[in-house]
Amino acid sequence: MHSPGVAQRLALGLMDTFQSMNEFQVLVFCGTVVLLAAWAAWWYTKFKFMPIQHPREPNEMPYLIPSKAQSVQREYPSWWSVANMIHRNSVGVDKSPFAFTIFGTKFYVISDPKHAKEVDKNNGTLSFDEFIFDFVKSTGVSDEGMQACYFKKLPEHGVDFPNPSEDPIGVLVRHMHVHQLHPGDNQKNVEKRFLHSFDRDLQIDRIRNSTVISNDAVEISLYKWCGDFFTRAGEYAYFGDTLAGIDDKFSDMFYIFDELSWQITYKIPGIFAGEMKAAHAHLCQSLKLYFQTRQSERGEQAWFTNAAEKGLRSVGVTDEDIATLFLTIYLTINTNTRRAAFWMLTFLLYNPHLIEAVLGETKAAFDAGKLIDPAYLSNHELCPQLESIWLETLRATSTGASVRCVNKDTIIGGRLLRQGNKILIPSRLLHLDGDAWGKSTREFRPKRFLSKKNSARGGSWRPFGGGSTLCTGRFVAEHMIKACVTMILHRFHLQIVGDAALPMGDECTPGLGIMGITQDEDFKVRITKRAL
Ligand code: HEM
Repeated sequence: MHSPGVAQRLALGLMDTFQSMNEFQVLVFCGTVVLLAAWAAWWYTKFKFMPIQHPREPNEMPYLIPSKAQSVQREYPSWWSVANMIHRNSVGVDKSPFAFTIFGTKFYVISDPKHAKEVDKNNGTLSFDEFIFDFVKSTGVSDEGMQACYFKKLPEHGVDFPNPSEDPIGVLVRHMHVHQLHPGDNQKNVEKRFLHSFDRDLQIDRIRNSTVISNDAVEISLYKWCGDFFTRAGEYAYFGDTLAGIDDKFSDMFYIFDELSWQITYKIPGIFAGEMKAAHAHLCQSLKLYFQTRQSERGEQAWFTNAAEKGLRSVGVTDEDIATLFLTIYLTINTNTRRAAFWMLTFLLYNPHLIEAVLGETKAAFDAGKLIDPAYLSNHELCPQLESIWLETLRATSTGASVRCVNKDTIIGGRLLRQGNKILIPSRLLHLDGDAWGKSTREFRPKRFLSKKNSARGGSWRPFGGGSTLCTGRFVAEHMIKACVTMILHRFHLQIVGDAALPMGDECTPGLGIMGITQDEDFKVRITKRAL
């Protein structure tokens, strides 16, 4: 006689267990077995069988729970986490579009720059408007305001701005902003106003919320300082001094709001988003007072602010809704610049030899700490180090993404993307791709751009998005960030307080472009006036 095999022993064990169970326990046991079998059948069909049946569709990243009912929020996935989990910095991996489903919505992820270009060019079957509409609504614009902004056609000559397609005012405001930032006199005017504000605020005795060390030195958190002077510059450029006159805490409240504004995107219920909601309400109230101030009593403001307000009023949008809409615009102008300036200064502080290089090559643009030739800084031939530091800073710290809705079945990267799903192009996937950037893609190495100048122009560098939603403020951003960083270097000596390590970026909190830092990564700098 031979001893029983594994299967036999398992069966005997099971029979023993069954015999010792009461009726209820048997019921629970059988129920669990049926559920597990059903789950295994679902999982196998979805992730093994379906891909064989539909080979043209992108492979789906397996997930565990087969429910479409987990709609805590429906539209946006935690793609930050997903992108970081699967980021492809190894060389030569397959970059076909792939899919994942989160909270019942299927997203196709694009990680090949060639495929990103296909998406950018497609304005026929892919669209973005749904996302803007959804975001604006989440900020609290009333139903009447949404109707007036996005569903009411505006006659061609309804406002003092070309509108041949009779677009609603919400769409036209976007075009007006493009017009304001388009290279030329309008853009130069905005930049002049930014520079005026930097010139005013970048003085030792005007560094707000700092600890005074002596007449010539203060200490402050670098992250908060960049947030302060850059936000105030953006505010001055668009609203003049009037908004700060109405509410001198506006930029401070904006900082609180901006750090938490991802809660709007994620539709976090009000009871868990109290601080963000309170800051939002405060800012909207101050903006409302601004728009209730008569035009003649406001100081100089940007052309766009005036034109957009007039357009919105012409279709009956209320003061409350104008204020709420302008807070989103204020966010777009200010959220990324303050962070990019912080990162650029941080990388310079942790690589002091680069400070010397930048000071040397930008000397001719300054006279006794005053920026006399801003255009000089953007001349790549004259300032190659500055250019490479700028490009590498954005590569290393960008966590934005372009998003599109698939309105009709569409082929991208040879794969069939189905109508009703969404597309994501996370810049982080492209920026950490070893095929494009070589080794150590997580490290700050501006030399990449010195030795391979064209990298920035290839599709693998995408901090400003692309296609129809390409950032319209990208030139202003480049010029102004280079200007304030070099102005700081020419005016001050910066020293890290203590032995703080290079801060880690916050890759998990969703953002609109450049990553922030978590609170415990913040560090202080001592700022001392340079002898001129
Ligand atoms: C380093 C600074 C900046 C970064 C990294 C940045 C990044 C971005 C990104 C990723 C988008 C979305 C692109 C997409 O969906 O494909 C965007 C859109 C936009 N940005 Fe920027 N941005 C910056 C600075 C600015 C500035 C200074 C302004 C204005 C003065 C501005 C105005 C806009 C506008 C108006 C849009 C919306 C474009 C549209 O859909 O009509 N940005 N930006």
